[in-house]
Amino acid sequence: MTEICDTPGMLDLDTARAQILDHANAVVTETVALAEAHGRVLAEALTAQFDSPTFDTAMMDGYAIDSAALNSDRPTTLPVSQRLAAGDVPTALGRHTAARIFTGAPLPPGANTVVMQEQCERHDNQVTLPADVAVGANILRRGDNFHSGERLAPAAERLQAFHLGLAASQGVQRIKVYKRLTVALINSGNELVMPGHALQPGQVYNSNYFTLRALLENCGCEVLDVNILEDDLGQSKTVLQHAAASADVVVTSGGVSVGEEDHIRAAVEALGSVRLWRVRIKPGKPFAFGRIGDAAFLGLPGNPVSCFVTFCLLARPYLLACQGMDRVLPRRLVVHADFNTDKPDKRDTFRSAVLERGEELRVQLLPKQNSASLAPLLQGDGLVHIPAFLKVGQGMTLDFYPFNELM
Ligand SMILES: Nc1nc2c(c(=O)[nH]1)N[C@H]1C(S)=C(S)[C@@H](COP(=O)(O)OP(=O)(O)OC[C@H]3O[C@@H](n4cnc5c(N)ncnc54)[C@H](O)[C@@H]3O)O[C@H]1N2
Ligand code: MOO
Repeated sequence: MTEICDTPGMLDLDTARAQILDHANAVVTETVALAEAHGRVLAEALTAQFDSPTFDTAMMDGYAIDSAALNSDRPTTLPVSQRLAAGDVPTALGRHTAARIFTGAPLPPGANTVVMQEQCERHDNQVTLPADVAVGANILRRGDNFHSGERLAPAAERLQAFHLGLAASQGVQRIKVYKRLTVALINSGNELVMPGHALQPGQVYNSNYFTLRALLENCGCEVLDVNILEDDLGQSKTVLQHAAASADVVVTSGGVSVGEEDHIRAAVEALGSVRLWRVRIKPGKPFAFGRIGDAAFLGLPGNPVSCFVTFCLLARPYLLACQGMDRVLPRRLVVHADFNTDKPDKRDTFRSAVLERGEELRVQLLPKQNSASLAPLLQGDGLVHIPAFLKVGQGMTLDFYPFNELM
């Protein structure tokens, strides 16, 4: 008897992902307030409008001086001729005087050095400065950070806290970003109930809803709930059609395998097309990708770990690419196995593992892993990739994807 993973035409992960990404395009942009832009993807490069800093700036609290006024072999006492706090406008430094200055204040013309107050002695209106002062110390010169016209961030980058701060430091108030994707999230299965209801025999809680909602939000999507779908072809068609009309992408979990109660694929075929079904990975084999009307369709397996893994490896890169990002694949670490496997698998396998940082990076597999239990994910640092047909031995080199690269 032929197992599904022996089926000719079942794609490997890289091929499946490349095919899916071929269908991803982000075109719609909008301009939003900077304060609303966290997590959005830049639609055009961020370019400096002016030099940073815009003026020579004191980097320490102390005294601004012209180093030529100091004795080279013994301390020098100078009168204090002005006081400059951040926000003040300086006047030219009087010859053979010092200016009291605070961090962030503009340097007075004529000064070339700031001496930290810890190295100075103040008596009334005079200050005694040491002999060994490094000329130019404790000053950030105009343009030292970057110059007007320099590129600060390329387009297609996701805006993080530091992008926002940098943009604001250049006076940016509104910023051009790609539109967020709206995603209709549907969980399929007669056995599913939402937390808050008592479980009847045979029922399970709809955990995928919460996992997927969080994962979708993490990659910047706006989630429209459609909720639980019964295992029924007619209802599946109605709900999927409605979902596709109201969202850019329809994400489902469950009902994509081969059983008679798995109606999602048949419903998508009836309403649009399934472009890809089944990927040679474990867990997550029955993943499906297609279209319903103008909406993309991502069909994830129902088993909670299969659902998580296929989201991270297949759905997420597509959703990020559709929102304008160009680096959408998770970065990997090359690690050494601190475990053995009993026998090779026909599928590329992804398992939760603990990263051990010693002289070399090693990973240890967590016990009791299957497609249904999320518990080992909680204890792991990421997913280790065990290539198909490989029996792993101690010390073998493998790829490891930290969770922060996957979600
Ligand atoms: N004869 C075969 N049977 C199965 C195959 C196969 O190739 N031949 N593939 C297996 C694999 S691999 C997977 S993965 C599962 C996936 O099947 P479905 O995507 O159709 O998922 P369901 O059958 O609906 O559910 C599977 C499992 O997951 C639980 N589940 C579903 N949705 C949720 C949810 N929202 N929250 C929590 N748990 C959920 C469900 O109760 C089932 O236990 O198919 C294998 N079968
Ligand atoms: O691919 Mo299924 O996800 O092995 O259990």
